[in-house]
Formats: sequence, C-alpha cells, structure tokens
Amino acid sequence: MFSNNILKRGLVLLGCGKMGSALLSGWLEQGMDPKSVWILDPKPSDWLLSIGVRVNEMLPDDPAAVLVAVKPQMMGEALPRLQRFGSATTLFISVAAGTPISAFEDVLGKSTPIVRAMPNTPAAIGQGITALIGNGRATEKDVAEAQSLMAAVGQTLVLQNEQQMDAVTGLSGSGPAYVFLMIEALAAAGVNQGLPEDMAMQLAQATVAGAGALAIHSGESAEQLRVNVTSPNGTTQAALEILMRNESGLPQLLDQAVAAASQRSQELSNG
Ligand SMILES: NC(=O)C1=CN([C@@H]2O[C@H](COP(=O)(O)OP(=O)(O)OC[C@H]3O[C@@H](n4cnc5c(N)ncnc54)[C@H](OP(=O)(O)O)[C@@H]3O)[C@@H](O)[C@H]2O)C=CC1
Ligand SMILES: O=C(O)[C@@H]1CCC=N1
Repeated sequence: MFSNNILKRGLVLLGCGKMGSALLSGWLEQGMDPKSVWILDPKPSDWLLSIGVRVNEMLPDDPAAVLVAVKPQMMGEALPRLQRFGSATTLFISVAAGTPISAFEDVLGKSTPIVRAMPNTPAAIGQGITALIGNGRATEKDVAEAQSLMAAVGQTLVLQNEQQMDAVTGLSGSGPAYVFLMIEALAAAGVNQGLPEDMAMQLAQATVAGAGALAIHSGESAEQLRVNVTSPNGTTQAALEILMRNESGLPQLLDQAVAAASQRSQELSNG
C-alpha cells in the first residue's frame, strides 16, 4: 500500500494536530512503519510520543515526501524550515485550506513537485475522502504517490483544476462538522421528545452512520432512498414538510453554509 520510496526515504509530517494525527492514525492502522515517519510539531501529544514515530528528530537528507498540515496562518513561519527540500526529488503535499500552490512555489521554488490536497477527518478510521491537484512540476507518478498516501485513509479523487478546491473544502473538507452538528441536533431533538440522553445519542449516531452507508452501498440515489423512507401522509412526510420548506429549509441552509465555507477558503487564498 505504501511505496518503497516512502518506506525507504521517509515521510515528514509538518504539524500533527487534528488533521495530521487523523492521517497518521490512518497510515499506522494500514501498516505504515512508524520509523518511516518524521514529525515536526512544537507540542507533541502523549499519543504522538507513544507510537514509535520520530518526533522532532533530525530529518533525513532526502525524504520521499513532506506532508504539510499546519494552519494556513502558521505557514509563513513553518514552511521556510523545510525550504532546503525544495528540489526535484522531494514531493510536497499540502492539506492546508485556502493556501494555493503558488504560495508553496514562492517558498520552495517552481521546480518542486507540489500536490495540494483536501482530506477530511474520517481519514482517522480509513473513511476519509481527499481531492488532489498537482502543480506544473508534479508528474503523474508524483500525483499517484500523493494519491496512494491519501488512499490509505479513504477515497481519493483528482480535480480538473485548482479553482475547484474552494468548493471541495466547503463540501467535504468542512463537511464532517455539518454531519456532527446534525447528530448533536438529532440527539437533542430526541431528548426534547422525552428520550434519555444516551439513548437519543445512540439512535442519532446509528441513524446517520446507517443512512450514510446505505447511500454509498445501495446503488440507489439519495433522492430515491429518501422517498423510500417517506410513507404518504406518514411521520417522515410531516418532518420533511419542515426540512424542505421553501427558502428556509435544510437544502437552502446547506447551500448557504457550503458557500460561506468556500468563500472563506477563497479569502484565505487571497491572504
Ligand atoms: N481539521 C480538519 O478537519 C481539516 C484540516 N485541514 C487543514 O489541515 C491543517 C491543520 O489543521 P488542524 O489539524 O485542524 O489544525 P491544528 O491546529 O489541530 O494542527 C496544526 C498543528 O501544527 C502545529 N504547528 C504550529 N506551528 C508549527 C510549526 N511552526 N511547525 C510545525 N508544527 C506547527 C500545531 O501546534 P500548536 O497547536 O502547538 O500550535 C498543531 O499541532 C490546516 O491547514 C487545515 O486547513 C484540512 C482538511 C480538514
Ligand atoms: O475549518 C477549517 O478551516 C479546516 C479546513 C477544512 C476543515 N477544517
């Protein structure tokens, strides 16, 4: 699953917070040798120090790949430390929201192969989805290398152009938060209808997980699956009349939410 290139020359992870550790857990779960991974992070967690990866040690001379997972606001401070790897041989992969490939080229040089990627946190359990796009210098092999690293933690897809990354960020990068909010809200609604909290949370979690799995595995469209739950004049119809209200329903709210996240991604790109 992991190329010999990565296993032999090593992978550097710059920043190991929520996204970096989600990726790292997924890789270790998939059999990545912890000794092939070098982490740079100012305040490593106890978990990070306990799993056998190399934390804040001297870096290899010519790592196969550097994966950048610091906040966009920290990039200016963090990236120059790795400028010496800007070359034709180390592949840079960034998962930073709203940080265009050109910002990496400015620091690392245009001759550096760079892949911009947008994963999401279900990567921690191998169920993420990552969209990727390479710069002019990234070969098909470079993009495939980045893709195979991300494929270890879920699905991958290659974008047609970098402009699509803002919409991807608003949809699948931030999307898990919308779904977690849905779980919180469903559970709270169950409590309001008289259920104990733990029972309401169990029902909400299993409903969202089961519906998601059915949407992927049934071969039917989400629309048809929704219709299948909705008996004429039954309970679901009563709820959907509220959720699908013209102009103030869930579809409109989600449209506004994804648009706001995409716009924020664009703003971050503009500095
Ligand atoms: N969270 C998510 O769901 C997703 C995040 N992303 C992207 O991933 C990146 C990281 O986000 P996230 O993991 O949420 O953020 P976190 O703040 O959780 O992680 C960033 C990590 O980088 C560390 N760090 C700060 N400065 C440096 C430095 N100079 N050198 C090395 N490490 C440093 C931070 O340490 P400290 O906390 O001590 O400052 C922290 O551990 C962002 O660019 C984000 O846009 C992309 C997709 C999804
Ligand atoms: O909220 C953020 O900016 C990051 C990017 C996508 C998910 N989390």
